[in-house]
Amino acid sequence: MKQYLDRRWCAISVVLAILAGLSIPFNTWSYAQFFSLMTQPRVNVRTVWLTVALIAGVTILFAVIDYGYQRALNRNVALFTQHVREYLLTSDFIETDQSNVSARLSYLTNDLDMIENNDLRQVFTMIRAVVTVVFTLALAIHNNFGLTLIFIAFASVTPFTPKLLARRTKQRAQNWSSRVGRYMTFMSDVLRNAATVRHYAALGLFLQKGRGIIHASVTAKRRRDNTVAASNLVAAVVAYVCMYVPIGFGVVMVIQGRLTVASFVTVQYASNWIINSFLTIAQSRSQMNATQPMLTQLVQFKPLPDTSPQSDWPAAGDDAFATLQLTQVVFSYPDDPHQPVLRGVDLRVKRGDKVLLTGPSGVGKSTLIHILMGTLPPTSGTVSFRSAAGQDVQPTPEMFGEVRQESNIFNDTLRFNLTLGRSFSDQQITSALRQAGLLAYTQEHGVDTLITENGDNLSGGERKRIELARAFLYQRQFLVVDEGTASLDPQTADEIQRILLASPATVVEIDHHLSAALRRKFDAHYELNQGKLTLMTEGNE
Ligand SMILES: Nc1ncnc2c1ncn2[C@@H]1O[C@H](COP(=O)(O)OP(=O)(O)OP(=O)(O)O)[C@@H](O)[C@H]1O
Repeated sequence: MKQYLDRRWCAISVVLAILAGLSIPFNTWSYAQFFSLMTQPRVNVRTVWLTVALIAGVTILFAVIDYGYQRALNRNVALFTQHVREYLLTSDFIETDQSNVSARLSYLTNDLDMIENNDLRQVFTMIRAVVTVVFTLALAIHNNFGLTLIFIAFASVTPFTPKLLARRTKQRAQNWSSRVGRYMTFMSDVLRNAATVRHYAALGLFLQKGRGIIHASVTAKRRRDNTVAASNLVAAVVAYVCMYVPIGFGVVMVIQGRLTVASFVTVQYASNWIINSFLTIAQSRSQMNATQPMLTQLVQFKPLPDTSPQSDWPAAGDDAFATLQLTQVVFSYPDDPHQPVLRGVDLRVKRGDKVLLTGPSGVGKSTLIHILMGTLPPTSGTVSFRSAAGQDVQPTPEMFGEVRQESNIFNDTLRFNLTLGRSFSDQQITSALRQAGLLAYTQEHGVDTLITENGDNLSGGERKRIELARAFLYQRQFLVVDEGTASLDPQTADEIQRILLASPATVVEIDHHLSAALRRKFDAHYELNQGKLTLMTEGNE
């Protein structure tokens, strides 16, 4: 967590938490001063007002410190939030499947919020409470050690009294809730079937039945309320006993001359604060413990490489791959290790090839695509990309462009959707738009037209064309198309397919809906079945 914190603001918050923690000991000491003045035989009025002014002044100063402490804490939380969110944006937190998106969004709101409030803030709350305990306790002990012990012993009983009758209260509440549930079921029956009850002249019978149910729920509520009242009574009796018994000890000590009134007031006042601060520390600790799983999750998100906005991207150059070779690739998912999805797949794809992959649903086509992109490692066998010079080329995400059934469109301008914020010349953009068949659209709307969320103001075909134009602009060497045109009407799907086939990129495509004419335009068509690839046709027209 340290890496998300701002050291300077943390240090400022710690200092201010320590200073703010001194306000209660000072407050306690002030009360003692007033009682001390009252019980002194001869005090002049000027001294009283001077003391009042001094104490009021310091109290205001503490209020200002408290304000500063809150502001510093808010600043700390804001910086932490900024840093964590920036980090998550560039970590594998963003690499999740569609089904997990709402869970991730909920992590960004609820879980991070818990970390901010129940962990980060609590650290400083604890520092402040510890300072309060140490100084208030020292002050109380300095006044009278024995009486301090008596007060603290009694005061510590009070917070636990609600627990005495908690079990009984809970049982009564559960009983009431189950009786209410029974009454609701009964009433819902009556309301839904009122006509039937009337047709069969059964209202009187229902009243008989309902009387018992209503009585049971009303009685259960009465009993619950009585138990709450009894619990409050016990708590009040314990609280009064715990308050007055130590006061009794104090009064006796004052009468016997073993203690001044001022010391008595100090000890009494201080002990309440000590117990309160102990409770604050315990509460903060339990809140911090509850946040532990969210913090553990935060630590598990690993940074993604290459997140610098200035970094270049590998365009198809000399180091571009010339061949992709899969040799005897076997793959099983970890939760089903004895049922390999791929059982020895061999595949060779040359740069610029257009390869079509078909096969029954669930046979492993998408899995194979993940393996060749390097996002899933094969269980055995090899996947190698080689350059024209025969050198190994390490596949990186920047080598690939993906086109799936759902389009990846951003809520920004058309220009941003193509460039993703990187600078390209107008000429490069126009060329990519032309290649993807988007020139007419751009001439009508302009390159800075706003695309709404999920590309809702575009047709399915336009969304696909934008994805393709993006891939062309970035000169992706390898396009992976997984049912990319499945949701389009046949004519639009056909147009998109022709753009893909005409592109210089290597294309590996999964599609079931292609016409025989289009299928023949691919360099190779493989069928995946029972974990093996079979070459169906080779060589395009
Ligand atoms: N993450 C996963 N964990 C475990 N099993 C998986 C996982 N993803 C897919 N599978 C299983 O692996 C098999 C192949 O799935 P895959 O998605 O690769 O098939 P597909 O041929 O692309 O299917 P479709 O044509 O229906 O999209 C299926 O039986 C599927 O249930």
